[in-house]
Amino acid sequence: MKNSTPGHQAHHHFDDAERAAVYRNILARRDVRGQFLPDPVADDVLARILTAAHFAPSVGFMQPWSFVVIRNQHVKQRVHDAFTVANAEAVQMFEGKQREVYSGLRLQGILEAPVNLCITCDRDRAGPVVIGRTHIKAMDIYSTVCAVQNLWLAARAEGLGVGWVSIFRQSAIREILSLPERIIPIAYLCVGHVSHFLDQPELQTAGWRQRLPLDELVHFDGWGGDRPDGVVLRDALRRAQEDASRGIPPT
Ligand SMILES: Cc1cc2c(cc1C)N(C[C@H](O)[C@H](O)[C@H](O)COP(=O)(O)O)c1[nH]c(=O)[nH]c(=O)c1N2
Repeated sequence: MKNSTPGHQAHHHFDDAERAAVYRNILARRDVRGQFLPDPVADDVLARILTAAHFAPSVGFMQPWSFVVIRNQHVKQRVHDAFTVANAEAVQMFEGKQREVYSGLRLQGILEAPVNLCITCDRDRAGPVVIGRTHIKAMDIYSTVCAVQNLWLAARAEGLGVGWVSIFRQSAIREILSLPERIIPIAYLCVGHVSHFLDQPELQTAGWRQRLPLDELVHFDGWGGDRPDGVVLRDALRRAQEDASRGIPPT
């Protein structure tokens, strides 16, 4: 039992500084649209964040992801054109004041980010029957999103900004990147060094939407359920969210 030797167990412990770094990473991650610098992303850094993505959990260890690395400005321009078409449609879907705010939002950094990444999902990667996916087929998609989040967090630790752009027709991305039928484009990401990271989500600062109170999103023993001792957890959640909102990792 190689994995249970005492030496190996010692690696299971995160000391206080490591634990704090994990939470700081989570709190400091941002969706970046407008702060990209033209500095190239070194291949060893790119390799590290892609490796972080590849070590994500996946249903039945399916590892359904692939990564299209886009550095060609012509390809980026075609993706940007697809965004422009979809964004013109999107703005019409909002009414009144929201439409006005939407029009002023910057929602992508496709051309400015030196690297664009498309993270895809191969729905047939492990054959028709996959452990854990026998009844809920979308589990491969969820697994791919786990890879996206791993990459996003690793990138933040490397000082790289990541912006997820999803205002496209999926068919446009599929065509531009020559994706085969069974390959689904899950995430289109703009990646690059940044001038700075913002403290809060841009949609929050723009007044579009505020972070919801976590204590109101927790239910006990079933939807809408509560319990007398539930107040203890709810109080702790309120305190933790207050600290997190100020960027303070838990102690
Ligand atoms: C699946 C998905 C899809 C998108 C996003 C995120 C996710 C998870 N986000 C980013 C989103 O607006 C952002 O995460 C929230 O506003 C919260 O901000 P932070 O990520 O905490 O900075 C995003 N942002 C943007 O400017 N254009 C977009 O098309 C999208 N699409």
